[in-house]
Amino acid sequence: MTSNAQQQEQGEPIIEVQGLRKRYGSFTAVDGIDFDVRRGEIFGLLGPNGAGKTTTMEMIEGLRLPDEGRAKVAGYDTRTELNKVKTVIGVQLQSTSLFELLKVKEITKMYASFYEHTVPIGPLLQSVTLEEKLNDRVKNLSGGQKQRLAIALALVNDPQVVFLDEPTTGLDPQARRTLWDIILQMRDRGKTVVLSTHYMDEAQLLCDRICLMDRGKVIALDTPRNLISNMNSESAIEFRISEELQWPEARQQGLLQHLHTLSGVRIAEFRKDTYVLYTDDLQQTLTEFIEHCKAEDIEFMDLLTRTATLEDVFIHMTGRSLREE
Ligand SMILES: Nc1ncnc2c1ncn2[C@@H]1O[C@H](COP(=O)(O)OP(=O)(O)OP(=O)(O)O)[C@@H](O)[C@H]1O
Repeated sequence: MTSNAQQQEQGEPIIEVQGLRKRYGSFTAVDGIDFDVRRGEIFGLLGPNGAGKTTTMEMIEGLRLPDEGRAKVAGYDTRTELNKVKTVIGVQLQSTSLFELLKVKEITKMYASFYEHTVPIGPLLQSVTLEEKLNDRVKNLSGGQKQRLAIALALVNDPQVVFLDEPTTGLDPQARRTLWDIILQMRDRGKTVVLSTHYMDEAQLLCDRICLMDRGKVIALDTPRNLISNMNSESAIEFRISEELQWPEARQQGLLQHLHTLSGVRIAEFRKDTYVLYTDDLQQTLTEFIEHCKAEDIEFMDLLTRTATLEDVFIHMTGRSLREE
């Protein structure tokens, strides 16, 4: 094949977003964002519900008109060259909007008929492991199979960039893993994937770079590894205090203040009923913590240590969890 995608270098920007803004009445859903997506990467938009991920994707796809700013895909402006944009992108539909009565083969052929250039249907359905479902009606497919069909339909025109909006929401763990494999294979075949999700494990596992969004703004953009290491505290320690409820607030505050002074500790917080410490020196912090508890006769429980996650990065930056509304 000699498509544009292959002639151009991997790693160069294939999507350029500049100053994109979208308002609904007096509410600003996307608040002047800038970023580039590189050719051949899996690029994640990660943020809680309402962060503006879908609005951002739809402005790039040309489905929603921005109030300000612009987006270009493969050099084509989504406002002025939408027809060209449509030839280079594939958009995963919500699986609920598929035609339920059609057979898998029929719906795929129908979508293919919308385009001049398409890929052969057999290998396409095989790539999303639906080759045995060719003659099944859409309504008889499982949730995961419908999502995979929606992905196949997004790939029917052999696009350079594929947009997946929360592709694994509502799927069971096995179906999510199958879909993750398919998404990784898409990148192996040279596609650029733009993916929105509010699952940090999904973003961490799949994405080459992640754009962390909150309340319509980009709050960080980097590789998952750099996002975490930029916190300067790659390990987290969590514990609870058994007689916590009987503690006067001053004692709780005193402990929190002391935790801040332990070697290596960057952040010390009290969340709900759990103390959370982030440290860049796990061993030293733990040793000093246990010594302190012994000296002060503090009985801790449920102590655990873990590697910091993107969820921790988000909480650190916003004070809120990714899962909160
Ligand atoms: N057509 C609309 N009219 C008014 N408000 C809207 C409209 N579409 C989206 N919004 C609001 O804009 C904000 C961003 O929505 P958007 O769907 O882009 O967020 P999201 O990050 O994709 O969240 P989700 O994961 O819930 O889909 C939300 O507060 C939403 O209620």
